[in-house]
Amino acid sequence: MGVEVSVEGLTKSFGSQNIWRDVTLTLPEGEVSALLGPSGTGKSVFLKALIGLLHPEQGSVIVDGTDITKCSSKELYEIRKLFGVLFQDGALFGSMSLFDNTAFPLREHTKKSESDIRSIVMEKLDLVGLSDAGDKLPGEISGGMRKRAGLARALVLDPQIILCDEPDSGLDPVRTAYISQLLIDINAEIDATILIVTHNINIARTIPDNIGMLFRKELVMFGPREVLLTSEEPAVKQFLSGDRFGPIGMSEEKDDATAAQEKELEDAGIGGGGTKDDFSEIIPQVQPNPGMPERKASARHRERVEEMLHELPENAQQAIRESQSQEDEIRRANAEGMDRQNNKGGNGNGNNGGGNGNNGGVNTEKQYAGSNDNTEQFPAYRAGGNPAGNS
Ligand SMILES: Nc1ncnc2c1ncn2[C@@H]1O[C@H](COP(=O)(O)OP(=O)(O)OP(=O)(O)O)[C@@H](O)[C@H]1O
Repeated sequence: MGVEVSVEGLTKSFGSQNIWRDVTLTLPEGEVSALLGPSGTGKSVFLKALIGLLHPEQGSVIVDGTDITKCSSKELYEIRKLFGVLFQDGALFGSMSLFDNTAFPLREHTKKSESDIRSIVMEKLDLVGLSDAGDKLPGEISGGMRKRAGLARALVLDPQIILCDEPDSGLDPVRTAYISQLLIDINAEIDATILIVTHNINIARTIPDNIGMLFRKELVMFGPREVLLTSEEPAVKQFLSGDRFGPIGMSEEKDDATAAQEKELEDAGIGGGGTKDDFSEIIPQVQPNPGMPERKASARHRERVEEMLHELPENAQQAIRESQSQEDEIRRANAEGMDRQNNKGGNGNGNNGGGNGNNGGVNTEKQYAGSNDNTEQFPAYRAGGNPAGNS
């Protein structure tokens, strides 16, 4: 099972530049969380602080009972084995092939034989659709492929905590849908605690159990995704809709003159762009591919949310109820679809190849419109690490 990560009163500065202060949140064990925030608000810095690559001045980060801000380097080395990290740029070694990059953590941290390493590496490369690219150097492939190779490497040690810094950057919408589905499938399979740093609103709307947002050096909120998506907080609403008008500016603080000018434009009926989507209309959370186990964290998350429900704003409560019933409907429809497929003599391998980017299977009425592009598929994550279709 995944490990809870508990952050309390964390503050980080570089010299006189404070990045964020007093950040407190808990990544619940096995749940998927997302961290949003305008560029430069310190999301990547936060992620690095979680694995002890950067050292906060104040506060604690408790992982598996150890405060990694204060532990010895030997303890930190052990704790890091629990993590799989996908860095923003993939952080691959430029002189090593994708195969060797992916094999690196296994050679560094385990005593596995080369033949075991080979089968694990090939399985993970296959998982991210790169089984034919193992010989390539990072400089010879696209940014999106580097990203996927970074994810393969992050998964080789079967981590209990997976941190992904912008898993979608450099990926087209179809591959973003596949990689999102892959993260949900991995979560269903190994119950790892996952934190995704992203600007991608579709990911934020459909993947995590919890969302937080950093803004003006603080954690504006962190909690069940419906709370942020229905928030009336101006910075949150502006961020979700991508509107130029609002508290978020090109630089972190919008100056008064710019704000006044925008107000005049708004009063004159001129808008600041953005999607104008209604984010309070909740899209059901992506479910594991049919044939995958249920996410154990779903039940735990639901139990936790139930306990705090009465403390949440009315519209968030309503959104939570709605999304719970939609998700139940999807699960039921998926189970019925699998039954029908099995009765027809289908192989039940959980990969229907529909590539719909949402629940990976049966279409339900209120499903988020994904893609039907079938040109490339990441195989569904499978128990025992055996990619679907190869079993
Ligand atoms: N090692 C470092 N030394 C000094 N300053 C740093 C260091 N790492 C990050 N920063 C600064 O911290 C701030 C936050 O950077 P960070 O990359 O965490 O932002 P972010 O929210 O992830 O941005 P983006 O969404 O654009 O990726 C930036 O001003 C950056 O210059």
